[in-house]
Amino acid sequence: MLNAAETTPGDELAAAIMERHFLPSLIRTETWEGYTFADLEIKIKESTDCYGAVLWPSAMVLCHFLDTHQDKYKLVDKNVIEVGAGTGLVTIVCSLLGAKVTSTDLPDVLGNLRHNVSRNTRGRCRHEPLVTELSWGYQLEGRFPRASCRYDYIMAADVVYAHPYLNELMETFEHLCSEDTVILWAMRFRLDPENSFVDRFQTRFHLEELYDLPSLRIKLYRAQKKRSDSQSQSGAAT
Ligand SMILES: C[S@@+](CC[C@H](N)C(=O)[O-])C[C@H]1O[C@@H](n2cnc3c(N)ncnc32)[C@H](O)[C@@H]1O
Repeated sequence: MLNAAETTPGDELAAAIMERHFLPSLIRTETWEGYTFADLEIKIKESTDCYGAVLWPSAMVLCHFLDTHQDKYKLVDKNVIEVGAGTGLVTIVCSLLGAKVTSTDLPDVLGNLRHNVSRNTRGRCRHEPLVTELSWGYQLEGRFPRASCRYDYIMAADVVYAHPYLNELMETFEHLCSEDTVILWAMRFRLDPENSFVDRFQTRFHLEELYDLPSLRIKLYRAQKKRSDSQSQSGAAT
């Protein structure tokens, strides 16, 4: 058993992520926080007036993973959508790594998100990211038709907590996911709703744990949609 002074490999990784990528803000007319991913400095503007305008640690964990697993998760020219993008760090890192990114959030958050995405990606990316509204569960087929919107990856950082839209979020994951889509989802555990969401999620998606960082209470998951019985049978027949 570990005593309080001992650390786990997860704690060491958590400390490395937080230390390596964060620079305290500079005091000047515009306040921003500096991060380094994909060998580039990224400046993120936050505001304390809503959840989406603050950068959450799960986003840094996901960015660290993408930055250090480029051999396995090659994002160049891949179609990526981020849900609940907030300040946009994950969108920015995916774009710097070469992906075609659609960055989404609620309407109130889009102004700051656009500002951060634009200032950090302009002239630095193969594909200019698109920032657009996606309110979970709302007009999904109308705004993101399955026939034309096919994503290789869905990115999600800290989108599951005690909010009233967990069913809509599940519906959104299901709508955006095709058979081959991979979800990379960093999740901070706080209260019961997080655990029950993971249980329900597992009835529809295969879930694999990539990181467990107990000191941050964050896990990083990779998920893929479970195939329905009829799809499995037709796949087996071919
Ligand atoms: C805790 S913040 C995480 C932000 C960012 N992913 C990060 O990790 O820094 C949750 C995000 O989900 C967004 N969100 C909350 N409810 C939503 C909804 N019903 N539809 C779309 N986005 C929503 C918020 O605006 C916010 O950006």
